[in-house]
Amino acid sequence: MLTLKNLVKTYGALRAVDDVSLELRPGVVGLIGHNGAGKTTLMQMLATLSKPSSGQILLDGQDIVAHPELMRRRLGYLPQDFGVYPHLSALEFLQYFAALKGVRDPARIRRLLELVNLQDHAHRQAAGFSGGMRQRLGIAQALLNDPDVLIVDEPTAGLDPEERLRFRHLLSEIGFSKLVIVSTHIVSDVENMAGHLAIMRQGKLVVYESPEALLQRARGQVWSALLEPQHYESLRGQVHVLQAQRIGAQIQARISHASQPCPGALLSEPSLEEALMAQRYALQAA
Ligand SMILES: Nc1ncnc2c1ncn2[C@@H]1O[C@H](COP(=O)(O)OP(=O)(O)OP(=O)(O)O)[C@@H](O)[C@H]1O
Repeated sequence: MLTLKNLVKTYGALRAVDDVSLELRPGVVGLIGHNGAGKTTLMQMLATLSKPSSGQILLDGQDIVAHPELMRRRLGYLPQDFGVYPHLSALEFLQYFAALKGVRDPARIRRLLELVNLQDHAHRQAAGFSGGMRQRLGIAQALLNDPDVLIVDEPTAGLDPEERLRFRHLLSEIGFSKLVIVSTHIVSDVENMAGHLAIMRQGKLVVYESPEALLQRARGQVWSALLEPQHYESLRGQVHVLQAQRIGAQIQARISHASQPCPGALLSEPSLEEALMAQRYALQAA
C-alpha cells in the first residue's frame, strides 16, 4: 500500500535518510531509532512535508512526491511538537480543524471525541488539559479526514504511565484497519502494538521485522547470571552486558552471548528491548 523505494534525504554531506526501501500495509509499524537516526526526516517525507533528495514514495502505486495531494487527502499526521490552542475548547479546536480540512459532518467530531475519550471534556479549554489529553486531542485532529495512513512522531513524550497505556491502546485499535506509523526511541512504546518494527540507525533501515521474529532470533542468546563483583568486572569486557543490577553483595547480570558466557549462567527469555540490543551486537559483529 505504501511503498518506499531507495529513499534518500541529504542535508549537505549528511545522509539523514540513506537508501530506505520498505513495503507498508495496514497495521502498526514502530519506527525505532536513537535521536538523530532519521525518523522525523523519514516521516516528514512520507507526510509530504519535505521532498526526498532521491527515491520514490508510492501510495497504492501512485507517486506522492510528484502528487502530494494524493497523500494529503488520505493522511493524518501528529507531529512531535503538536500544540493546541489553549483558549479553544476541545470541541472548538476540532471544529476549527474540520473546517480547514473540509470535513462537514458534525457527528464525526462527536464520534472522535468519544473515540479518544474526551467527550466529557468537550467544552473545557485545552489550556487545562494534561499532556495525555492534548495528545488524544491531537489524534482526534489527525483522524478528522478518516485517513488511511496515520503518522505519529514521538507520541508518548511527557505522558505519565497511565496516559501512555491509554494512548497506546488507542493507536493499537486504529491499527486494526489503518496503517499507523509510530516513531519512538522507547521500545516499550510500541512493544505490544506494533506488527512490525522498523529500526533506523544513522539514516539506514537496519531491521524490518515482527517483534516475534526478533524475539525468536534472540532466544538462546540471552543469559542470566548471579556473579561476584570481581567476576563481573572480568567478564564484562568479554561479553555484551544487557543489564546489571546489584542484589546484596552480588551482581545479577543479563548477558547477550552465542554460548554460555560463564559457569552457572542460565538461558533466559529475552525482552524485546534485549532482543533489539542483541540484534545490534550481531550487526556490529557482522
Ligand atoms: N533541516 C535540517 N537541516 C540539517 N540537518 C538536519 C535537518 N533536519 C534533520 N537534520 C539532521 O538529520 C539527522 C536526522 O535527524 P532526525 O530529526 O530525522 O532524527 P530523529 O531520528 O527523528 O531524531 P529525534 O528522535 O531526535 O527526533 C540528524 O543528524 C539531524 O541533525
